[in-house]
Amino acid sequence: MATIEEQIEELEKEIANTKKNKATEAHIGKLKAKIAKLAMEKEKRLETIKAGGGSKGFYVKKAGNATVALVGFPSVGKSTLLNQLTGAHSEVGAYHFTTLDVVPGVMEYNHAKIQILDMPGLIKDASRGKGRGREVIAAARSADIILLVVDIFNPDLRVLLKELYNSAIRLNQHAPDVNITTAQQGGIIVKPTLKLTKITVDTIKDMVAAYGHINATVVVREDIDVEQMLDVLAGNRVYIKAVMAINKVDLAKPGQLEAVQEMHRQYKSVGVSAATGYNMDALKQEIYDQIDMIRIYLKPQGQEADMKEPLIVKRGNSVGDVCELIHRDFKNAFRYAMVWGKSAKFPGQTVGMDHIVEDEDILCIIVKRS
Ligand SMILES: Nc1nc2c(ncn2[C@@H]2O[C@H](COP(=O)(O)OP(=O)(O)OP(=O)(O)O)[C@@H](O)[C@H]2O)c(=O)[nH]1
Repeated sequence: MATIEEQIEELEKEIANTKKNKATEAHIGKLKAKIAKLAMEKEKRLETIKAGGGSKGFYVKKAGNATVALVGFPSVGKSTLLNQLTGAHSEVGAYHFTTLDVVPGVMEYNHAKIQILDMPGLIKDASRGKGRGREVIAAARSADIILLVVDIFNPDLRVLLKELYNSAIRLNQHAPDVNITTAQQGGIIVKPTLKLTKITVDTIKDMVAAYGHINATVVVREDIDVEQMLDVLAGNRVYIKAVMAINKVDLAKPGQLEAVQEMHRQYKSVGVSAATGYNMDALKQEIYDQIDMIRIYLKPQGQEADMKEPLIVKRGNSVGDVCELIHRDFKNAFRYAMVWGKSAKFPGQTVGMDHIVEDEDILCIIVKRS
């Protein structure tokens, strides 16, 4: 019996040997669905091994702050850029990343604290676990924004983008609007709610079957293609916004920046010089705009809320996340909080650390006296 790796290799060979055209698209989709299934099994097995024997420790995401991952080839200027973006505020402990060569820093902008992670240069085949690639990718997968850092003299990103894609990271895309519900009987039923132009109902059926489903209803509400159907089946894709920094413009010739921007026109890009600090504010603004931030007004107990300087947090953050942003010890001393605003059932509702805050909430956190 062939190992999972061998089976995957066999299928990949078959795909490589299949001419790609309209007629073979369905067949390739089916093969890819089989690979996705095997990859899922492999991943499960790895996790069992890790959980069982002295796990290497996983990347722990720091709650509260929004996180930006700097991703780019070696020597494009990521470390220099991190220093520019975070300035004097970059002195944060590396202890959250004990298993990683990831350097974190904090960028402060518009009252927001945004964590920036400098990844070691992403290399070819990182998605297959080469080098420290797996860990870098794990960190990138948990980021809110990926900042693609490009050297203006070396703007070809195809290898890197392919690595990200193979690592189940989808940039500037949304999850396809497709729902799979499994059942005990009835076979595979595909129900498109609109005309499909890039994939047929039969291909979807074949792919769902190849992935191992026997009875399932698939509701398709979007004009998806084969790759998107695969994303739905695999289920492990993360959808992350991407922004691009085109670096070293201090050395560029006239027109060069525009040419690189045109080459990468699907991304919002800012030409910068990490060496001189040129255009850092524009880049910070672009990053800020891409993160869905909300304002929280803090009210010290027995006093008026500070309506001038809100705390800026990520949408979806909890009271606990807010505590952590204020001060590391706040969470330990937490007793309860009172909240006014959109997230409160009534003004001054008492809530715990799990309560999710909303834009323009007023929050009063009650801590134990020391
Ligand atoms: N002219 C110019 N040089 C730059 C700029 N940014 C970075 N450099 C230089 O490019 C080289 C690489 O910069 P780093 O910041 O170390 O690059 P990195 O991407 O962190 O590299 P790795 O750590 O290998 O991934 C250094 O010699 C920098 O001084 C820039 O905007 N303009």
